[in-house]
Amino acid sequence: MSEPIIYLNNASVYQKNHPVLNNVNLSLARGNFYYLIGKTGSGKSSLLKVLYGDIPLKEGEGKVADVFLTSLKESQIPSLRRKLGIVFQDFQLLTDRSVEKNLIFVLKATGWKDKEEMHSRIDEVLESVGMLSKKNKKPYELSGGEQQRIAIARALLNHPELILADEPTGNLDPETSRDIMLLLKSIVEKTRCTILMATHDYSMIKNFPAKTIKCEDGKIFHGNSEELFTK
Ligand SMILES: Nc1ncnc2c1ncn2[C@@H]1O[C@H](COP(=O)(O)OP(=O)(O)OP(=O)(O)O)[C@@H](O)[C@H]1O
Repeated sequence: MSEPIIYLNNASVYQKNHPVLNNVNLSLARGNFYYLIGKTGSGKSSLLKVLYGDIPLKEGEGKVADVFLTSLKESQIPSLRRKLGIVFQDFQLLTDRSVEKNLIFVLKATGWKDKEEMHSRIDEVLESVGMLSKKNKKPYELSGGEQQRIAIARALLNHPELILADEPTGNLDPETSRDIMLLLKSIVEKTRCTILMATHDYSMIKNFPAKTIKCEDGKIFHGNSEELFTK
């Protein structure tokens, strides 16, 4: 069996000096889709931040995409991030430039040099999210759902082993949310990456059941979406 894509052993998650989650044990397999659920303030975003190196792991052991989180140095964060795709609720596109330039910015920042290779990868990811025709648009010329597709394309640029999505449908209407969900599920099937998606959207969880992690009372629970949801 291959190594888990996310492994946490007795980990504690802190915001400043305040413990948010304690004794977290987590082992997520490669090539799967997982929900991360829990009430507001229960620690979903904080857990994701530990996983992408935005909050240091001070207690316990952790490994994400073969990178040790324990004693992760500032200088190692870019190499961790290159293995991940991160998608946020508010898209976080650069508003002053076109879709294509948003994607070029990320490629350059992650070490790509060859112009032809960059353009061909950009076309590939935009095609895969159905947004090739929007390459020259600025973010404000796109709908929320389209902007989120671009943000997902951006997350795919470096062939991530893991996509961490923090409420990716939180700003979208139900129909657009459903389309984004179908897109994320199809990405897992096609690329065999793992997606861990924090969400509050319980109608979607009902419609698309999946393995689930729940944050509650400073602890983590595992199960499938139906059993954790009704608890
Ligand atoms: N930057 C911060 N500094 C200090 N405390 C914070 C910070 N961000 C979050 N917290 C606290 O950490 C706890 C967990 O917050 P977190 O944002 O991880 O929850 P969440 O489950 O993602 O909530 P939501 O669903 O509302 O996004 C909360 O008590 C929150 O107030």
